[in-house]
Amino acid sequence: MQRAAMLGASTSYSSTLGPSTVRGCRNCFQPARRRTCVPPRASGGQPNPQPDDEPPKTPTNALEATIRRKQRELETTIRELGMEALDERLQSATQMPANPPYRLSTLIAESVPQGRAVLVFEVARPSPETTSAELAELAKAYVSRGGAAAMAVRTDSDATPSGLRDLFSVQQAVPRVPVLARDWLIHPLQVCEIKEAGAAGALGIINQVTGRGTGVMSSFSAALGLDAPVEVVNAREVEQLAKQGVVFYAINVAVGLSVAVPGFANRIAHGLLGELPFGAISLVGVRSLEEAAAARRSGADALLVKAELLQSYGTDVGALGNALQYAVTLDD
Ligand SMILES: O=C(O)c1ccccc1NCC(=O)[C@H](O)[C@H](O)COP(=O)(O)O
Repeated sequence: MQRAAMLGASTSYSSTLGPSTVRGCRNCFQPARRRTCVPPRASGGQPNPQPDDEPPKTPTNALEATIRRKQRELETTIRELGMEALDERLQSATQMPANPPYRLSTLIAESVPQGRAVLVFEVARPSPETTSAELAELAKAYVSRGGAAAMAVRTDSDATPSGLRDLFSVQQAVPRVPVLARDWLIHPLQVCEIKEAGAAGALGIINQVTGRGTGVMSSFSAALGLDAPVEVVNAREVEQLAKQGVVFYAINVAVGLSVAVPGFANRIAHGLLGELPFGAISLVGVRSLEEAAAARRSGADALLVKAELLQSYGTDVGALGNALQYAVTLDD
């Protein structure tokens, strides 16, 4: 069966998987001739065009540097695996989709009619010495005392030396809670690995990074049974993705905002939430109680409570939970 047909994807999936994948586009692994991706955004959230036939330039910002690093890591993995084994792995993953008993999208569907937002806590290592087991204990406290309904665990090598083991430990510690991986997702193999580690979903498909490959990444994640919101930065992206059937959107208010005007990030999130198509669901990242309250007032269905907000409460998880509940409860 053709993979594109199997995935129901609008972009040919084989172009992402073809033999020249590793030598192709630096941004998305597609062969250069058939490149459809938008290069990583520069500061300000704008794509940063760079023809394929030019030698790599020094990355201009942190995001570009991260994406280049992820590409190098993936190149190594794919080279070791071989194209045939890669193809087989991707195919078998779609034949055995995950069926997590607890899903973020289900929680959202249940909570929205009751006027509640789903709180997704980012479980991050407070220090580089933190172990997977300690992270699992933190996750338990976030659920029992902090009011977390779902979790996101960073799996990028820059954030943890344990990678997917952190995700697995957290998932085992809170088995009735959807646990999502948070990473930079540029290739379907990463989605496979996340699924195999027991995740209920994945955060990190960023339309400014994957460009026209976004539809494939989104539909492939859905085919594997994972909730994987697509991060968007403007109304045009929403319009294009909606046409491709994307229904779950992520908004990171920290992206490309060099303007230090109070409330500016909140207004961006508010505007974008207003652009989402009817029936779509949303997850907005928040770094403060004020951002959480504003996102909720703007209609966010779920909030990614980021590590910086969680860690600002130290070990007082109960106080954090109360403050968050107060912030996201809408007055009639
Ligand atoms: O980071 C968010 O606010 C966010 C919100 C909702 C879904 C996904 C989100 N992040 C996923 C990403 O991959 C981020 O864009 C990326 O890690 C950059 O995050 P940051 O460095 O915190 O701006």
